[in-house]
Amino acid sequence: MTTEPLLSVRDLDVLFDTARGRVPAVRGVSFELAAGEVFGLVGESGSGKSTVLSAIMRLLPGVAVANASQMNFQGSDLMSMSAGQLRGIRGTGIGLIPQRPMTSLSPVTPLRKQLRWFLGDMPQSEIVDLLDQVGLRAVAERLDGYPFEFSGGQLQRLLIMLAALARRPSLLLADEPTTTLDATVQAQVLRLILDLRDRLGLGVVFVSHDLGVIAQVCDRVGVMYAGRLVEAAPIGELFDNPRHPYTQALLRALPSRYKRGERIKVIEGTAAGANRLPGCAFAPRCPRAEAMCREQEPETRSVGGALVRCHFPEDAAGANKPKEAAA
Ligand SMILES: Nc1ncnc2c1ncn2[C@@H]1O[C@H](COP(=O)(O)OP(=O)(O)OP(=O)(O)O)[C@@H](O)[C@H]1O
Repeated sequence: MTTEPLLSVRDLDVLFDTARGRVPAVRGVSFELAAGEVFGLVGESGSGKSTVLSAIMRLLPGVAVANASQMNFQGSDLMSMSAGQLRGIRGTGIGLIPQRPMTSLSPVTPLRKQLRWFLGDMPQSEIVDLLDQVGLRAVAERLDGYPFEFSGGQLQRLLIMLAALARRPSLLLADEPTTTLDATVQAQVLRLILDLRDRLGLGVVFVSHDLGVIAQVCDRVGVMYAGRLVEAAPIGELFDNPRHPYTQALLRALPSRYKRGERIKVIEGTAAGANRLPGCAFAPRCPRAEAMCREQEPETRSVGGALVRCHFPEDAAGANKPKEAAA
């Protein structure tokens, strides 16, 4: 028996029309998400992670052109939905946790009023119950305050409550929800998201540039580079057997893998302009690139438990290991 995925994205392309021409921000991205699963999207700044989330929410700006052969949520095609249908899905079907809690709320309006915008005439006792569920019971007494009177962690919990609990969505999109928080509060917020996933069976797409954070919350992860999904694998598989040279470089650069006194490893070069190259976007920075990599775009192939977009992915036996890593 096959069960339909909660979310299915196939061949998603997003272009931005800018004064300097068309920017291909997302290129041929495909992935599926099951109910109760957390799928991470990781990659450096500008790799297209947030654009994927905006495309799923159908909240891209007017300068964007999006195409996909499929973008189904609970079996319905998001791409062909009317504005009215999309309004019905946002919040109630799909919730979004934004990156910066401070700038996602109005700074000049008391929280109580902002909660009413979203929750309508929900009885106060239900609002207190929702606040309680995200560890904010004490805040219920202070709702006449303005956002600046609350900590970043409190505001992020509040936004998680609105996104994940208030209207009972089945899909949660989390856009770097802990980036602006200190380590202790970050851990609390991550635990809260996992707790809600466990209790409510939410599917979560979790965007982060931090593989350490991804490792703590995700079941599967997709690595993005210059708009492409270059590797997708279960989290353990990705950490134990990274196949794409970019994934391998990301893992080698993880702060937790440094030994004291060791030279900090960086990925030489930059991704700027890589999305316009004829061959593999990572070729100019890749330790095992060959002529073919600079000329032909690789297709996505299945290697072990992973999907990898590389002409020479490393196999389980370590063949194709980059020279610097093998040394
Ligand atoms: N409104 C826009 N107009 C033009 N280009 C845009 C727009 N929004 C995003 N882009 C471009 O699309 C690409 C992908 O951006 P996106 O914000 O999705 O990346 P990201 O991986 O989420 O980065 P970050 O981690 O910094 O948020 C970048 O090259 C960015 O400059």
